[in-house]
Amino acid sequence: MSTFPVTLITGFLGSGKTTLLNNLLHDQQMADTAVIINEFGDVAIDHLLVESAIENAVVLQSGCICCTVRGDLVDTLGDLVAKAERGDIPRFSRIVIETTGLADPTSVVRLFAGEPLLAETFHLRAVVTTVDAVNGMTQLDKFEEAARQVALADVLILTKTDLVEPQATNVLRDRLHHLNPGAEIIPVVAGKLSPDDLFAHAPAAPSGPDGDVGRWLKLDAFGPREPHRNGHDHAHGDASSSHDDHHNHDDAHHGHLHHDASIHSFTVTLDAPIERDALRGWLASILSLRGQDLLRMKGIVNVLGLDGPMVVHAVQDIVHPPMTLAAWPSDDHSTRIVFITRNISQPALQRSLEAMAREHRVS
Ligand SMILES: Nc1nc2c(ncn2[C@@H]2O[C@H](COP(=O)(O)OP(=O)(O)OP(=O)(O)O)[C@@H](O)[C@H]2O)c(=O)[nH]1
Repeated sequence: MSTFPVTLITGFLGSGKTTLLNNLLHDQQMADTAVIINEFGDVAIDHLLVESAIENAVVLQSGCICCTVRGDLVDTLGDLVAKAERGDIPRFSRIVIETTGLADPTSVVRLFAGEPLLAETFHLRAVVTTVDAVNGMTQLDKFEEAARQVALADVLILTKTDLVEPQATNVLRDRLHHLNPGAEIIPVVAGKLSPDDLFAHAPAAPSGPDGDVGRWLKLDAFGPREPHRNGHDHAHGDASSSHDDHHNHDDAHHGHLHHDASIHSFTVTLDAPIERDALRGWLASILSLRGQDLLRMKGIVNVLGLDGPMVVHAVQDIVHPPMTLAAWPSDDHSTRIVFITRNISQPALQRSLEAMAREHRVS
């Protein structure tokens, strides 16, 4: 049975979420969309803008979707489907959720990955994060929520670029790329973006053995593989980062540690095929010990005895059921796993994977 695709629109306070959503909903392609808007506080305003565009809009008020109203979100999703089936509201084929500006989207993403009942009916299609070109730098400095919103994104929408000098936009772009190299960054003024453009920039996770894993992983964005270093660490402001040269710009932020410095993105690689049990053991150990600090993990693994790569995908300690593809996307059959973490470095994960692979080969 096919499931409803859900798009999560997140982004810091005032960064342009509603403007973007409102514009998307006016496009004919989005006609059959149900919208859930999470507003914090007693006076909900965002939905007034959106309700004029759509009949199927629901407001989750007085609480943040990522903590107090998580159960409400599950109920609301179920209600929407039930109402559409009864004919109380128009039928829809997709759902968009707008979070509050202070939401940490991790728990919503986890919810879709880890709640079996939800997974029967819905799947998370994309996380879209708006970042304000005027205030984004300061927000990333001050609020970890802002950095997490960026780290979890499939697509980053850079808003309000009409209000700043191109140089300021470039500096922010650079910082966003280092926080999350796998996400496309699209500058959008006043929410003017078509749904086609949005989704073209957010390749879906492969859903069957013939899925396009290359586009989904965006391995190219993480740079070439470095055989001696065996990985690629993009920690921003981290003195050990291989990208320090890249930060030689005349940036007021250069030289001090950003708050998002604890968020790292990197790849872990392995050339030789790994035993299935070794992979299982390694995943179990990192997820149980450091699951809270793993914001996102996705990759392809060369498992001994399989013709194609195994796709692994996790958000914090929740792992999607692994899937094996029919064939490798290229001649490179090495294991490559992309991580976005908090306070976990590339060498630690690289060493633990190598040790686990060695241990199982010997035994
Ligand atoms: N100049 C300019 N203004 C923008 C742009 N995008 C959004 N805005 C304005 O920024 C303000 C905030 O935009 P919203 O879409 O309400 O932002 P939001 O993220 O939904 O805000 P909250 O729900 O309060 O967190 C509004 O006045 C928008 O008109 C843009 O690209 N350029």
